[in-house]
Amino acid sequence: MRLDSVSVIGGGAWGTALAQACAMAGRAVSLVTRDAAQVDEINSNHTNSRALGTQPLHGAISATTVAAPADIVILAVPAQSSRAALAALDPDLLASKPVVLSAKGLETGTLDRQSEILLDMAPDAIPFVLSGPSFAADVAAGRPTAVTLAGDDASQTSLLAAALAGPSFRPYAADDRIGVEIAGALKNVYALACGAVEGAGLGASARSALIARAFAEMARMVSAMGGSAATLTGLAGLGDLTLTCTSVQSRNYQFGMALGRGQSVEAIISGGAKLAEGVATTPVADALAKSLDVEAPLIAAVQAVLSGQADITTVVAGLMSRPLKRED
Ligand SMILES: NC(=O)C1=CN([C@@H]2O[C@H](COP(=O)(O)OP(=O)(O)OC[C@H]3O[C@@H](n4cnc5c(N)ncnc54)[C@H](OP(=O)(O)O)[C@@H]3O)[C@@H](O)[C@H]2O)C=CC1
Ligand SMILES: O=C(CO)COP(=O)(O)O
Repeated sequence: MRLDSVSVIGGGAWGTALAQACAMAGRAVSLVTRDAAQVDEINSNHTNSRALGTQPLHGAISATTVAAPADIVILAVPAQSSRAALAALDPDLLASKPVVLSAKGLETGTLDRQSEILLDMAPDAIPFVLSGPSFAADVAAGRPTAVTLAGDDASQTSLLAAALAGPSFRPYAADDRIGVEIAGALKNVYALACGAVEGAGLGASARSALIARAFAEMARMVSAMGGSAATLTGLAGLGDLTLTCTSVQSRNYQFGMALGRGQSVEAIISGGAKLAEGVATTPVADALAKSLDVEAPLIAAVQAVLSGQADITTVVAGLMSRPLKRED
C-alpha cells in the first residue's frame, strides 16, 4: 500500500488542520475545497483565514477545487454533507483506496454511520475512522494531539497510522470502527448537554455527574450497535468526551450553553452559530436508541430540549426523579 500522497476533501477547520498534520508527517497534501477564493488564498498566502484565521499553513499543502488521484483520501466535511461530497468525487479516486472518515456524526434519515455512508457510495473503498480529542486549532498549530485511527485490517491500520503521525500528531491504531464512530458522534450530543448545564448555572458537580452517566450510556449504545464498550476507555471515548464536555472552545458546548441560557435552537442558528454536529445527530441517536431498545435517558433529554418539547428545568427534574438504581 503506497501512502505518500493525501487528498483531503473539505477546506473547513478540520480538513485544513488534518492537511497540516499530514504535511508535518511528510506527506504531499492536496486540500480540496469548493471555494475558489479559498484555493487562491491557501496557494498564494499559505493561510485559510475563514477556517483557521492567521495560522500559517505548511508549504507542502496545495489547494484545488478538483480532487486528483492520491494514495490516501481523507473526508473532512460535516457528517450531513459526507454523502454529497462523496457523490461529487470520481469513483476511481476512492476504489481500493484507504479513505479516512473524520466527521463526527450520524446521518439524518438513514441513521448511518460515516463508514456506512462510504461503503454505500464507494463499496471498494477501504474505510478508516479517525476520532479523538483534537481541536482543529490545536492540531494546526502543532500542539500535542493524540487520536484513534480504527480500521478493519490491523497491519494496514498501523501502516496508515505511521504515515499520518508527525512530531505533534499521534494516531493510535485500533480495530473497533463501530465503537470509534459511535463515540465520536455521541460525544457531541453529551457536549450539548454539558454546555446546557453550564449555561443554566447548574454547577460543576452536575456536569461531572452528567459526563459519568453519559459514559455509561455511550457504552450501552456502542454495545448494542456491535462495537466494543472497551473502546470507550481510549482517546475516541473518554478522551473526546471529557474534552468536548468541558471546553468552552467546543462548538457543541457553546451551542449547549446558549440552550442553557434559554435561547431556542432557531435563535442560536440564526445568530450565526458555528457547526454543532450534535444538533443533527441527537434525533438520529434517539431513534437508534429506541429501535435498539437501549436505555438512553440523556440522549432523550437532549432531544426533548432541541425539539422544544421540554425546557432545561423540566428535563433536569425528570432525570433527577428517575427511580434510584444500582450504578452498573
Ligand atoms: N473543527 C474541529 O476542531 C474538529 C472537527 N471535527 C469534525 O470534522 C467535521 C467537519 O468540521 P469542520 O471542518 O470543523 O467544519 P467547518 O464548518 O469548519 O467546515 C466545513 C467544511 O465542509 C465544507 N463542505 C460542506 N459541505 C460540503 C460538500 N458537500 N462538499 C464539499 N465541501 C463541503 C464547507 O464548505 P463551505 O465553506 O463552502 O460551505 C467547509 O469548508 C465535523 O464532523 C466535525 O465534527 C472533528 C475533529 C475536530
Ligand atoms: O471534535 C472536536 C474535538 O475533538 C471538536 O468539537 P466541536 O465540534 O464541538 O468544536
